[in-house]
Amino acid sequence: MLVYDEFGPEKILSVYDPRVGMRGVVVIDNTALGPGKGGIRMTATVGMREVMELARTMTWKCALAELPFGGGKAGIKADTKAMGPAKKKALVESFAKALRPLCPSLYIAAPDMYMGEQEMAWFAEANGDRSACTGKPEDLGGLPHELGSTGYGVFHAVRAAVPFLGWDLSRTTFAVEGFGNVGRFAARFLVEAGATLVSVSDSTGTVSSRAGIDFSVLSSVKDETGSVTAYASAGRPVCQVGPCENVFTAEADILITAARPHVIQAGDVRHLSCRLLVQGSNIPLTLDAEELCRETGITVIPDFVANAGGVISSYVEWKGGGKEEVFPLVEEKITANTTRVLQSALDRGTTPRQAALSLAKERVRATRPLAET
Ligand SMILES: NC(=O)c1ccc[n+]([C@@H]2O[C@H](COP(=O)([O-])OP(=O)(O)OC[C@H]3O[C@@H](n4cnc5c(N)ncnc54)[C@H](O)[C@@H]3O)[C@@H](O)[C@H]2O)c1
Repeated sequence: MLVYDEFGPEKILSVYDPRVGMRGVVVIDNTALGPGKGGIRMTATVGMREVMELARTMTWKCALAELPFGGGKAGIKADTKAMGPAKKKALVESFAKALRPLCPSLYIAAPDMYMGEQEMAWFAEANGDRSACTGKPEDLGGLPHELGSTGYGVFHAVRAAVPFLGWDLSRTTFAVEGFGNVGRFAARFLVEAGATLVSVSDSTGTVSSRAGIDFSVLSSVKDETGSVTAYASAGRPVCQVGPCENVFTAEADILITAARPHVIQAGDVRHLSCRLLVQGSNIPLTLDAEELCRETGITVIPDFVANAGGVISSYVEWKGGGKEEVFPLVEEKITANTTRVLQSALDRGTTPRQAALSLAKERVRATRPLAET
């Protein structure tokens, strides 16, 4: 959905460098609270529409987390599978040079799909300013993604939501869609808190066990074979293996999404058995599916509330802080926001997303865009 409204987007810059075949776009959605913050993704299909939608989500995410950032996002249109590192480096460097007038005063970049630490090092170097991006390698003052800040935030979103359902976290069961950076860390912290993992998926399928899945065995199996389903053949006959979508209907109190967008539509809601759904991934549910969840008694913690751990970590890096600051700040902000959003949704009789949007909009409206100051 393309949105031009009172919030933005303030600036859209489309760039092209025929020398290396670089085509990219950056959208600065709103700078009321600070420079637009958001990752650069490199995919064969990324376009302005997708980048605008993601930039808007960043506006709400940063506002709700009370960070001194606005919303932004960028995309480089290229098929990473069809190129070697030299070509990728040339594209990233060309994009970084093209964005010199914007970074870091109006836009601060970060990793996103197919853009990691190495790419951020190339970006910072070619841009000429280390503060042009976060997510850099440690030797350039970065905080590694492998710390698991987003998964840690997702865990705290669950923890803050549990009292609203009258549960004891250590007696809950949970399922996780995706076992990458977000899903694996969220699962690890939940298991450490005593919750039982009963179903997990990745791109190869779903493995489920009502008796519980041993997280450390699962983690080793995933590292060794690349697939969570291989857990079932590691001497565990009580497991069931099925297609990826089985994770959504697994019998579990909590469902965490941590892989792909738009995976649950309105028609799928009646098949969910969870009572709490926490969005570790971006836009996993359609808006009507979220409304239906409210009507059927499923509490949903929206993406820009639950998965803000990554941008909170970026904030710590941006202000020159160390690793030790990241986890306490993620815990504090995600716990406070999840509690505030759920209480406000209860008081107003809305979905948590509507309540979170109202809070974020209030914060943005209370300040003027950088362009006007
Ligand atoms: N990493 C972050 O800090 C962060 C922050 C905010 C939002 N997100 C979002 O969270 C999601 C996951 O990010 P990540 O960093 O963990 O990615 P990742 O690449 O580390 O992991 C993605 C996982 O999803 C799995 N997957 C792919 N297709 C699947 C399918 N059809 N069914 C089930 N699993 C499937 C992959 O096998 C992998 O385990 C993405 O949507 C991302 O945009 C990530």
